Parts: sequence; structure tokens; C-alpha cells
Amino acid sequence: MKITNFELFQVPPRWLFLKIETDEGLVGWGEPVVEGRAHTVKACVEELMEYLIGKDPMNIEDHWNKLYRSGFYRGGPILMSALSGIDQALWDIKGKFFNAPVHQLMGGACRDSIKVYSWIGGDRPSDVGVAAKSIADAGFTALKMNGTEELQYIDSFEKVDQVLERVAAVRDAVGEYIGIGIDFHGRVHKPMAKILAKELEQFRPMFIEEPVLTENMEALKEIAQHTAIPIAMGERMYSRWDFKNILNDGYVDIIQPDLSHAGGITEVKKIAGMAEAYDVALAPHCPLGPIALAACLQVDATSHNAVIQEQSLGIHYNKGSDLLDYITDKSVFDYKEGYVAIPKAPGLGIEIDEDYVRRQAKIGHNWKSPVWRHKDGSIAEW
Ligand SMILES: O=C(O)[C@@H](O)[C@H](O)[C@H](O)CO
Ligand SMILES: [Mg+2]
Repeated sequence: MKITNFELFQVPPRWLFLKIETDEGLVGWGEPVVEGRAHTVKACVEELMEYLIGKDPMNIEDHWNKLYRSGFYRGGPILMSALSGIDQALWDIKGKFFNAPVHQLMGGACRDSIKVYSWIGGDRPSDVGVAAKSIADAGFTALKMNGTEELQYIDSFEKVDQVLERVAAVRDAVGEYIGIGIDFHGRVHKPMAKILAKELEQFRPMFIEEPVLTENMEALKEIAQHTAIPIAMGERMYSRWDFKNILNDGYVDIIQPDLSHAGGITEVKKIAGMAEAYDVALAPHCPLGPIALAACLQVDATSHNAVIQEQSLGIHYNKGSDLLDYITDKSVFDYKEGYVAIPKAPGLGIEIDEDYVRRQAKIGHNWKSPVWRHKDGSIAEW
């Protein structure tokens, strides 16, 4: 079999889909994207795909190594997201060739389903309470919320109290046992992160996420001394080599590699294995589209330490588009009591609605990250 062609589709709300074609008529789909950088990743995929035209799609490990190692410069969000989408599409082709879901080819599933969580939107305590209640009423047993907007290095306790009020409203709305993930998006610096971690403990959150930026990960040591809340991190880490230090340091409890940023199925499967050896849980990051989610579920299926899966259904910043819009069999993600079943169809397990993708690609998008500034005019982390 040979790879004959590829196409990229930039579709709303802010995604990029890749279709790889073969001379046997089999096609594979991948999702190579970083939010706000779709054009740049697209150019990178185009450059990487030059090598793959005419190659056998089955040799995924060799292609991964070629695309990663032989460019001299390696890693980072752009190259690794491009590689991730290509890797997903190659696995999709392989699965379809053997008429088996990808997890079957990676050793078989060690679970039937995985717990999922969705984002809740809202800024005011009353809004987040209502949003949380609707997620719980829909049968979910976990949710994730925004911890806070940007905090300066040293900031007012008024902002701390606002966070506590919002989390209290959610806890009140959903009762004692719904999991609450609190995402700080690295918008907090060490001094305030310590305080927040300590004060949030009363609400028994499922985890706090990116309490500081990945590049400040040595701060986790001090933050962890102030709380027993599990610490989650990893959506902005791009390979095994990025994850090795945080695992070695020992202050992270849950890693969140993104199947569309951290080297795809091939690489995240390896990262999951590394984490397992450190007794660290896996919760793949996925605020993206259906292909990324399907790839996540394949890795969740075969990773003993996978605990929960993020998904973008109803997510506030994907307004106007839903991941189900792009697939023909809408019931492929089969939810029951807060769990989603591992898809069993060949390849990634989903059927892309290509006509719809083509129509949406005509609309396209030019999604860019917002610019936030502190009161004094200085740039805030987004
Ligand atoms: O954990 C998450 O889903 C978030 O941190 C998103 O990745 C972030 O808002 C960028 O889209
Ligand atoms: Mg996050």
C-alpha cells in the first residue's frame, strides 16, 4: 500500500482535519491542530507530508521516527501537533486495513469504558452553579471549571475569595461526590498558587490543573506541600522527553498529554506507560474535535492508568459547533452514567462526514487567542 494524497480542512470552531489517502482506497483521518495556530500547523503538515507521499502507511513507528528525529530541530507545539495528526491518520488507515479498532492492534482493551468530564462555563457563582447542575443532571459524574482569570505574582485576597465562591457554588449545586477539576491554565504564579491550593482543599476537588505554567514546573514541589489535592498537568508538554522531568520530580498526580499535541497515538501510549511506572494517572487533554477524542479513547482503552477523559461537548469556547457535527454515526460516543464506551469500529472508530467537512471548510475559521491585560496594562497569561 502507498500513500497517494492528503487534504487539510480548516473547520469551525477552530479545528484542522487531515485526510490521508492510499492507492488501495483506504483513507485515514487525523486532527493536527493547536488552538490559535491552525494556519501554522497546516503549513507544517504540508511540509512533513512531502516525505510520506509514496510511502507505505503501515510503517508508523519508522515514519514517526523519521518525522521526529531527522529534522534536527524537534519537539514543541507546532511540529508535534503536525506529527500527531499524521500519526492518528496512519493508525486510522492501519485499523481499517486489518478491520480492527486501533486499541485491538495495541494489545486490546483493558477497560470497556472510561469516565468523562465536560467543561462548565460561566463567571458568576450563580451561573457556574446552574451550569454544574445541568452537567450532573445529564448523568456526568465529573466536570471541569475555570479556576480563575489571570492573577499577578502577588494579588488581592478578593480574587482568592472570588475563586472560593465559585467553587463553593459548584460544590453546593452538585453535592458532595461529583468530581470537580479546577483548571488554572498556568495563569497563577507560585505565591498565589500555594494559597489557592490550600484554601481550595475544603471543597475536595478531583484535581487542580496547571496551577503554574509547565515551564515553572519546579514550583509544584512547594505547591504540593500546601495541599493533598491531586495536581494535574501536561496539556502543554509535547513528548516523552517533556514528561520525563515532571515524572521524575514526583509532584504531579495526573498527566494530561493531548493526543493532538504530544506526538499522537504512538507517543502518548509510551508516555502513558512511563507514567504508570511512577504510579501517576493518565487523563488525556481534549478540548478539540471528534478525531482527537476518538484517538484519546483508543489510548484510554489500552492504558491501565487512564482515569478520566476530557471532551469538548458543550464547551464554552466551541460555541456554534459540536464535535458530533462532523461524524455520521452520532451515537458512536455511547454515554452511560458518566462513562463513554470504547468505540469498537475499525481504525479510530468514527465515520467522518466528509461532505459536511467540505462544506464547513468553505466557511473556515481564523480563530485566535484573546489578548488579556492586567489592570496596569501588562500582558496576562492566556
Ligand atoms: O484543559 C483545557 O481543556 C484547557 O486548558 C484548554 O486547553 C485551554 O483553554 C486552551 O483551549
Ligand atoms: Mg487545561
